[in-house]
Amino acid sequence: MSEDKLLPLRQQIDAIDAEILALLNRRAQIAQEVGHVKAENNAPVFRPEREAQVLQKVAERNPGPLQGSDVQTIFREVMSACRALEKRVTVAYLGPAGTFSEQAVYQQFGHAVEGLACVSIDEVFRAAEAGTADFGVVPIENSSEGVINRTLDLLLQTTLSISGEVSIPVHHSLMSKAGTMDGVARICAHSQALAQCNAWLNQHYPNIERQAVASNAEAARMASENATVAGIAGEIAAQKYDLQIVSAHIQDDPHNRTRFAVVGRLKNGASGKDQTSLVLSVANKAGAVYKLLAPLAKHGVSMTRFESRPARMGAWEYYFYVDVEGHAGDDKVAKALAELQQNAAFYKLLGSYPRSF
Ligand SMILES: O=C(O)C(=O)C[C@]1(C(=O)O)C=C[C@@H](O)C=C1
Repeated sequence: MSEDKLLPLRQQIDAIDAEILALLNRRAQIAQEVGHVKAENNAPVFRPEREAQVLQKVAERNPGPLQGSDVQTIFREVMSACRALEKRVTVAYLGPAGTFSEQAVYQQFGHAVEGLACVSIDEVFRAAEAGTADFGVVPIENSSEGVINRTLDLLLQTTLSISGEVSIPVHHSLMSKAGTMDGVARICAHSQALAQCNAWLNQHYPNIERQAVASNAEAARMASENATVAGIAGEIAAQKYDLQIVSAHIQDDPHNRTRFAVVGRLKNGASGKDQTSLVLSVANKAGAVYKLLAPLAKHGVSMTRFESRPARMGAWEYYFYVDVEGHAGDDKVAKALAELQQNAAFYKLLGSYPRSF
């Protein structure tokens, strides 16, 4: 390979980088001005509906050869850095650092945020309610293992609203200090991860004891301190705790994903591509659920999710967690929800937020 051929191309890249840098800083200056206007009006800095629109637009306008999703990743970080000039938002998540929850924080907010690792889902809600954090990110559902009951229960009680959702692929790896299973007597992971890798573990290591621990990152930390322990976690945890991968992608479902909700005190405006989450309940009578949901069909509002959860201690049998397409302020959604509320014994609007893409 001749360096002579590379030199002029690299000079072109240097010149383009200088232009990109100047443009990025011009953008950042305008964001700072936006920040001043917001500060004067006491308006929220993080505006998920606006960020969703920006990301949507860059993907639509993208002429290539860069991939739309890669361009979105770049612009998410650009907005994150611009936003941090206005205010660095603090986001609570289920820690410790290195978990998929932390990854979900970065996917929603970019990296120019202050992460606040919490020991439980309850604490994430508390931090956002008390204002210690501006937002919280909590796991809501896994594609293999189903809903996270504690999150659903806390959504019922909280004063916070959902202002975003993030879905991330969850790929588990088996890791140890030496990168082999020689001398390993125990495999540790969060109970969800053990369940998601159950068939693989039965096939490959049926005789090694399994232990559920508080988080996958905790399992990785234990493995880093004890050569007889192997952990199951994401690859980020292997880097963080200086472990070697024994086997990658060991989850039974190759399409395994976890959906997270972003919760906060913010009530989002409409982005044009939104989803609204509700919790409902009806008296336990024949046809009651059918009647409850009839206003959605009547006003042409699509239901995208319907989840039921026993009410426990309540006066009703079940709570229904329902997602519908559109923003609660959209005309037809507003009409459907008003009628639906009249049919419901319990009604709580959890929030409207941009649909994840
Ligand atoms: O448009 C705004 O409200 C901004 O503050 C600018 C900006 C951006 O960088 O584009 C930054 C933060 C907001 O969450 C949304 C967008």
